Amino acid sequence: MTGALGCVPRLTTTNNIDGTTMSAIIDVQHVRKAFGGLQVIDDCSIQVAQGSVTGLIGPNGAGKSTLFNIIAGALPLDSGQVWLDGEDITNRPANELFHKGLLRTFQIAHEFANMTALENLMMVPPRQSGEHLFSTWLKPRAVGREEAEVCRRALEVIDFIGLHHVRNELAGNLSGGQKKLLELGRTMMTDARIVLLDEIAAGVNRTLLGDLMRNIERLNREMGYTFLVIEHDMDMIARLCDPVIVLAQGSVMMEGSIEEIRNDKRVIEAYFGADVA
Ligand SMILES: Nc1ncnc2c1ncn2[C@@H]1O[C@H](COP(=O)(O)OP(=O)(O)OP(=O)(O)O)[C@@H](O)[C@H]1O
Repeated sequence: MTGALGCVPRLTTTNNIDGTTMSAIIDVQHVRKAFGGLQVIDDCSIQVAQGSVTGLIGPNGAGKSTLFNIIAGALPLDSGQVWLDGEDITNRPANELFHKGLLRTFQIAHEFANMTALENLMMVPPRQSGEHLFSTWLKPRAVGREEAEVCRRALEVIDFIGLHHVRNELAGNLSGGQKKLLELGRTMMTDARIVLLDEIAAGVNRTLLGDLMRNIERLNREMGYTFLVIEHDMDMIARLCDPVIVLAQGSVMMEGSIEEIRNDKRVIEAYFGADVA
């Protein structure tokens, strides 16, 4: 039975390199999306294994960001299905997916420029009772406790991402790389299960990029985050991602380890040969 019925959970597994199977936290099935006459996503199916850092690469215009937008609920698809941990999330809105632990970061970090780095983190947790007027009146102590907890967590996160020294700076004054770290930190203020990272390395200097990669590895290993990563920086893909999915003209061209990808003739022609970023 399929998700056409809307409420039937789907059990999907994906093969590990060692031959064992692992459940897919994201399962994209036969997705199609056109803009006008341009078929941007064309019968595309991918699976992201729970606990993996999966790379999504491909030439400019291959459809990577469009696919991200569809998975994250920012763009409706024309046909096909998207599953999150066995639940049909096709065309569900981004805010609903956020509450289910599916988060997306953007190519351009979306900080609140006039708030400090710490306040930016404290803004994130959903459903704080202090945001509701009645809660503030009726349960002021509970609201105070909750705010203190959010502040404690934000301080832990800011330490984790190495921005303690700029915690009271306005976020708008942070460097591009620091803003990316802050964006990553914001995912830690929620109970994220899967994070979609969209070109997080773009414009980040090598030192901060090292920090970013270390943080992604720690979030993956220590906190069980799954990542799906769009990236043009091949060093970052090589260090972090296994497996790597290659998208070309809206469909999956191949999937494998970075070594397999680098040695595949079709990939070299379509990607490295044509449009290396
Ligand atoms: N809202 C839109 N309206 C019309 N065309 C669009 C829209 N969004 C994307 N496209 C087109 O879809 C194609 C795929 O774009 P997309 O941004 O998904 O590619 P990408 O693989 O992420 O590229 P890049 O690596 O350059 O960021 C492009 O030809 C783009 O012009």
